Formats: sequence, C-alpha cells, structure tokens
Amino acid sequence: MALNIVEKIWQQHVVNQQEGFPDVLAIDFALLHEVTSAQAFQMLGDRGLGVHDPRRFLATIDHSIPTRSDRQRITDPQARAQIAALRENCQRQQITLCEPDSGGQGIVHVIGPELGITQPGMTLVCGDSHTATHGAFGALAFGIGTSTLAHVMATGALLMNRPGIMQVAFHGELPQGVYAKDMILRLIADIGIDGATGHVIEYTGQAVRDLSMEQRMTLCNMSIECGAVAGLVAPDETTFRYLKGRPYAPPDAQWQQAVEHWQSRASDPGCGYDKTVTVDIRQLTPMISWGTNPEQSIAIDQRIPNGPGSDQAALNYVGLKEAQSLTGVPVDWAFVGSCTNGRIEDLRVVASILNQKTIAPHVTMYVVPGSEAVRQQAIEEGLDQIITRAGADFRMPGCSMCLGMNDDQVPAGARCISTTNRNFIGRQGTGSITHLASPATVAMSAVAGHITTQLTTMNQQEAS
Ligand SMILES: CC(C)[C@H](C(=O)O)[C@@H](O)C(=O)O
Ligand code: SF4
Repeated sequence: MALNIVEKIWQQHVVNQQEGFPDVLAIDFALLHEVTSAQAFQMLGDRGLGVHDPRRFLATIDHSIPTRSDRQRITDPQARAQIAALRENCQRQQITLCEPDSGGQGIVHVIGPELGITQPGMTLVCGDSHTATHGAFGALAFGIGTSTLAHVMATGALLMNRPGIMQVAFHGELPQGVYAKDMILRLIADIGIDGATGHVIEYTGQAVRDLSMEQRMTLCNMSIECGAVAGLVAPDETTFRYLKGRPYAPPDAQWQQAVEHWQSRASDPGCGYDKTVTVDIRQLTPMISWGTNPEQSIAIDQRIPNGPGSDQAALNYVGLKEAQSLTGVPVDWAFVGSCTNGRIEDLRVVASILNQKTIAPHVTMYVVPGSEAVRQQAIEEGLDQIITRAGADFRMPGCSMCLGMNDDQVPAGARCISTTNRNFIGRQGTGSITHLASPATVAMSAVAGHITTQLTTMNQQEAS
C-alpha cells in the first residue's frame, strides 16, 4: 500500500496501539530550553524519576538571554532564575547544555539542525510551539506542553492520537526575489490561522524541492501559525548534503545505510492524504502582514482588505486603515533574526541588500544571528562588517526581539518590520506593532525607512 511520509514514520514509532486510547509513540530526541523545561524537571523530581536516556536530550539557552556583548551579565531576575535552573537540572540529569560562548549556543530550532541532531524519519519533541521547524528534514517534530514534556523525559514516549495528514502542494516556480517566507505567509493568508488544525502538513511540489534547507526550515517553522501540529518536507539530496559531516550525523561508515533508510521515508507515489490544498506561486510577490495575526497578510502590491477580511480592532491597534497600501508606511524598527529567519542564508540576503548602503536615520535595526555558529560564519564571510557599516546592530545569538521576553523590545507605539513568525498584540514588547516579512523585505524597508520591496538606489552614502 502506498504510504505518505507521516504514516511511515508513525508506523515505525508506534509502540502501543489500543482502540479508544491514544497511540504510544517512541520519541527519538527531545530539545529543551530554559522557559518550558523547569516545571517538567520539577515534575520528574517530585516523583523521584530520572530522564530515561540523557543522550536523547539536548538543551540550550535562547529566549531570555540578552543579545548585547556582555550577555552573561543577566539583570532580569526571572531570566537569571530560568537559566540557573536549566544549568542545575541538566547537570543533575546529565543532559548536554549548549552554554553561551561554547560555540554551540543558539535558538533551539537553529542548533538542532546545525548539529545534525534533526534527521529524516525521526520523531522529535520540544516544549516550544515552533518545533515544526525540524520537519524540514523529514522528521516528525511536535511542540508539546510542559507536562507532556515531563512524560517524554521519564518514558521516552508520547501519547497522541494520530493527526490528520494534509498535503500543501505548491504549484509553479518561485519567482526571483520571493522566498519561503512569502510562500508560508501566502498559505496562511489563504487557509487562515486554523486552516490546518489537527493536521500534519506535508509540503510538496517542485518549488519545495528547489528550496535550500534554510528555506525549508522557514516554511516548516510557521506551520503552527495555520494550526498544524507539525509540518514537514520529504528528505532528498539537499537534506543529505546538509547533514553530512555534522556532529550528530551518522559517521562515514554508516552513512550509506542511513541515506537508504532516509530515502525510504519519503511519501510513496500515489499515497493518500486526508486533505490537499494547492497554492499557485507562479505570480507570487513578497508578502507582508498588516494586522495582529499572521493570517492578516497580503501581497505587497495589494491593499489592506476593505469589507470582508477586514478587522477594525486590529487596524486600530496597528494604526492603519482599510484599503490602505502598506508600501510607503514608515517603520521605526527593523528586525532580522529568530528561528524563522535567523540563519546564514537570511543574513547573506540581508548583507547583499545592505552592501554599500545605510539604513534610514530614523530606523533602528537589529540583526541577530540564530546561533553562535551562524554568527561565526557571518563574521568569516564579512557580513557583520557590511551590516554594521550600514548602521545596523549585529548582535549576539538568541530569540531577541522575536518576543518581549528579554531586554530586546520594540517600544510602545513603534512600528517594526520583522522576519519573525508572530505579529500578535504586544509580541515584540507592550504596545509594539509588528509587520511580518522576509529578510529581503525587512532589509529594503530599513534602507528606505518605510515598507517597500524595492531596493532604494539613492541613499545617504551615495548622496554624500
Ligand atoms: C516561550 C515559548 C514557550 C514560546 C513557544 O512555545 O512558542 C515561544 O518560543 C514563542 O515563540 O512564542
Ligand atoms: S525565535 Fe521566536 S519563535 Fe523561535 S523559539 Fe524563540 S521566541 Fe519562539
């Protein structure tokens, strides 16, 4: 029988199945961060339980760590407590913790793939809603709550009813200057914030095959924003090439065998899905959000909806009007980073736009690498120099301005164009206004000082 990738991974990992009860699914790996792990460790401690196999866990510090150069000096008492608790818990349970300045620290969804932990056909969990990012490798990756995390820690298994499986088929080639970020914003705008509820999405189509691993991660990252429980892309040569030689990847002697297994995980021709959605991207232009959830996004050449699709409360919050064009709306802040778009390719795109330019004087721009490895790579390529020369701030790795949980916050009333994944009310700081877009759109807008997808040819540097 022809099976899709999710059915295959599920079948291989189910350890118990009983009518009327959730399936018991073996979990290959769990990633931890400082915000959601403390209570899970506490629950284990309360019952005198240990972590069942510490080699299948890895922890990092990302949400609450400052991104200034002296980031080890943490002034916020809550952040300090979270980080101290993670250190203590990892030490007690013998879990590897990627410490700041070890070379391995970064956002949990950036370092997992970078280290080669995330592999095709595996099951992976993290107490974080953007865990679907790892699906880019053909892994079944779920964001789970804290008590579920405690259960996985103790048993290595997850109780779950098998979700529906939805195919999102991208039709056509991705036009020049349009990115995975635009593809996923288009999908969410089309199907809505609950369009994939209860489903795992498999992204298919030649355009997906043509994406780099970084772009596939961007695509899968936002699956949760249309309600999906996970999102994935079947593994192929691009996946294998990315993984080869990474610290946790299979060594040379086992490589061929691993690749053959991974290849066998891809969906069979003629397999079925519970639901299929097609997105035509032949004419896709850069996308941007206008409201207070990611569904409220439009193509840059469209106007904010007037009538159906409009949302007066959202418009009041963001200070915009029905039927208004977003092009030309002034921005105060520009943010490049996060587990959506804080990888080396994103920084390369940004640097290529900022090269020989300066950002508009009224704009504050943060460029925050997703990990220490991304930062190091960017420095080796001289991207930090280009970014700094343009007047942007090239900072230390972390979640940063993606959510107002650390020192990096957009001030109340300020408008930020951002490469992140959520534009919820107050997401980047109390009273902050967020417009979601690709790194290219963010960089071009920072130079122009207003929302645009055109590279301003004349600016301060050239004029002087
Ligand atoms: C803090 C954490 C629990 C949260 C999540 O689960 O996603 C955060 O990463 C986010 O992006 O909102
Ligand atoms: S970068 Fe943002 S979305 Fe990603 S894990 Fe951190 S806070 Fe969540």
